[in-house]
Amino acid sequence: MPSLEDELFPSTPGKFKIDRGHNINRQFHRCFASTSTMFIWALFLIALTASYLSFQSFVDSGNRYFTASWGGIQWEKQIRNSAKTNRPGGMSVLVTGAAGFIGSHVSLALKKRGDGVVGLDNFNNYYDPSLKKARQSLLHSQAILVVEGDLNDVKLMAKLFDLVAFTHVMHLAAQAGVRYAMENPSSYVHSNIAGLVTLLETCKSANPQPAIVWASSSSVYGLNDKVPFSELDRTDQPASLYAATKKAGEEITHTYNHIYGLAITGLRFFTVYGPWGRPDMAYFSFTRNILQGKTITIYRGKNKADLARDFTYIDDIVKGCLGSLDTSGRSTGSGGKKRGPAPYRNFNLGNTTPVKVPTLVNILEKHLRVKAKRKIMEMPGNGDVPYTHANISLARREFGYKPTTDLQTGLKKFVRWYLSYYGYNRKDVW
Ligand SMILES: O=C(O)[C@H]1O[C@H](OP(=O)(O)OP(=O)(O)OC[C@H]2O[C@@H](n3ccc(=O)[nH]c3=O)[C@H](O)[C@@H]2O)[C@H](O)[C@@H](O)[C@H]1O
Repeated sequence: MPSLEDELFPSTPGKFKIDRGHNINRQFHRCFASTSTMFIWALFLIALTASYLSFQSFVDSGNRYFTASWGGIQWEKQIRNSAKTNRPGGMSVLVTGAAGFIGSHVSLALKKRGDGVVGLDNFNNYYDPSLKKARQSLLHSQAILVVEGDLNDVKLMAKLFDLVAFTHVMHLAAQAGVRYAMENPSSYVHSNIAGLVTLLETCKSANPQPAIVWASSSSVYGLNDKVPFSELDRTDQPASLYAATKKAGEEITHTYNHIYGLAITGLRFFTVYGPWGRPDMAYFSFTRNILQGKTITIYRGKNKADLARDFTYIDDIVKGCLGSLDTSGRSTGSGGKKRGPAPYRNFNLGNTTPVKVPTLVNILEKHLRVKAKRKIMEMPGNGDVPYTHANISLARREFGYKPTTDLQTGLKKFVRWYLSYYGYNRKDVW
């Protein structure tokens, strides 16, 4: 019996046998019969294609339905509750990247003082999402809802602003990491450029427009060698794609401030560390490897110079974030129309005392009571800069920013958290 494919697409000449011994009538009949057969098959094919397409669209919409973890009356109610303020003059803040390191700490601090907080996070797997889920649970225990969704989801963003008249946005969602940018460059464009623009588009159209405070980075100083880094120093020599996307963010936010009257503050964070931190960062991965008896690689700069960072403790950063929100000023536009000039600011948030990376390892060894196996290596040309050092006088003047935690104290708190979260002997820590 011929297959359907054979019937529809005869490929061998012998398959259509022409019977020359039959009369014209019969030929006509056969011809008619074969035409009608083809017609029926064509109809069948069309019907098959149509049903395939509608099935496909059903599957797609089903996927959308099942993967979207937002929507529904109950969800809307939770959003409104989470955004409710609990103090006179309190803020309603949308915190993006709320299941991230800085985002979770800032969310808790805002809630604690009576502000309303709605979190947003895409829970991507740049590092172990279970740590992000654990932070989400922590926030949930304090009545903070973290919506699972992406900044680039225009409908979700619009929906959040439909439900809540956010007074402020604390935008901390980003693709972080300096060296990973060489492995996955498009993730930086997706989050740090496209995601930022989607957020700004949503904010500019909102009525009222929120004020925005967002995470820039010390990395914008790039190859700048004037220390300490001041906001007036040049930032046009980024050393990594990560830095370039943060610098681009500063330019993009300036545009939205200029055209739409959005009040915008960029915070240049200097290597932030602490409990619930990011496993991709050196202090965190060193801790894990030291405990597991693995060798750690310590990079070194030109002429065997040690690298140094202005490591900044999370609690100090949180104070800087809240201070920025409190002094952000107001956006002047509404519904996409500017009504007057609005503040545009950039601040360094650092610790002001750079520490060499080998010294960081010494401190970890002390707190962990384990000797590190060190391998010293020339810094690969992958976006790293030799040192960072913040001048914080501007932030001090504007909102009294004054870091109080040195690296010894901060790492002690980190190690205590690390051991309580992962345990001492576990090999499968992230
Ligand atoms: O301030 C910022 O704007 C950035 O801070 C952070 O970047 P960095 O300052 O590079 O921190 P981090 O990776 O902890 O490396 C610290 C030091 O350890 C060295 N380092 C690193 C890894 C390693 O295996 N060995 C090593 O010597 C390394 O060479 C470096 O000297 C954030 O990750 C980034 O998202 C961004 O926010």
